[in-house]
Amino acid sequence: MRPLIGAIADVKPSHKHVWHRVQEKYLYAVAHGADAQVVILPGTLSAVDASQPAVPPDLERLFAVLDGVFLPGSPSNVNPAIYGSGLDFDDKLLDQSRDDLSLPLIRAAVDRGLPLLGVCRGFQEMNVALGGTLHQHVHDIEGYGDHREPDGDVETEYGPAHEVELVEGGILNGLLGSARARVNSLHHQGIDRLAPGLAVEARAPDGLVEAFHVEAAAARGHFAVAVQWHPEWRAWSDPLSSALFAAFGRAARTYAASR
Ligand SMILES: N[C@@H](CCC(=O)NCCCC(=O)O)C(=O)O
Repeated sequence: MRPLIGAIADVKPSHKHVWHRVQEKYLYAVAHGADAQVVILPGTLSAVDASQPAVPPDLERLFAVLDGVFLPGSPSNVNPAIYGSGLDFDDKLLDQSRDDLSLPLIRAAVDRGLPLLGVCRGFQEMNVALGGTLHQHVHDIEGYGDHREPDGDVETEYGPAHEVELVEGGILNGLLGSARARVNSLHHQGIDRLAPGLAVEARAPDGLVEAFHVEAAAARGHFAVAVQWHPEWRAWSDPLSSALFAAFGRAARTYAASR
């Protein structure tokens, strides 16, 4: 039976309503690349009337059924107050509902050995959840390049942008069997202080950390990996992307069998 993997949703107002949604390219990459049944996980749910109580996610109920958690990218940013910084971007880019779910879920998933894969915002969430911090505008930091997506159509935006150097002996290096990979780049923010207990898996040419794994998870043979780029984009056509989702699926299958 295919493992059940939850993909954390974004909150997005649209067409006069509030939606909790995940882009199909993420759902497809998990369903096809990890060979899993994917479900969308909404964060805190608010009523259309503020007089009604919000309903937070029930993590225990989620852990009773999930075999893995996928943390997709998003134009939204982790609330900088969580890592002790002031807000240095439009507050419309906050997503408190997603932060309410993702950050405690990440910590509890690591404690339980539940497989985790983070992408872009999900990569940043894992770093913050485990005690790290972010640069809010990497391109404004001396010594770092511009990691934002290029202007153009979606094929251009998600096309190869730079190389990453894979740490020798790392999980990604092992999956690809090579020291370098070309990846896309669609982010304003990036890792400032890497959280304790995270091991660098890849760096951009300017030195920015672009992937890590959770050391405690790896030590127990568990899977908790995150990348700043977008492996979900045409994952089937890229050796590292397809290997990464396949590894995530194997970990989720192993977790399911251990229940
Ligand atoms: N908002 C953060 C994270 C960037 C990110 O996840 N970009 C992807 C947005 C589109 C998509 O989901 O493919 C930042 O700007 O660093």
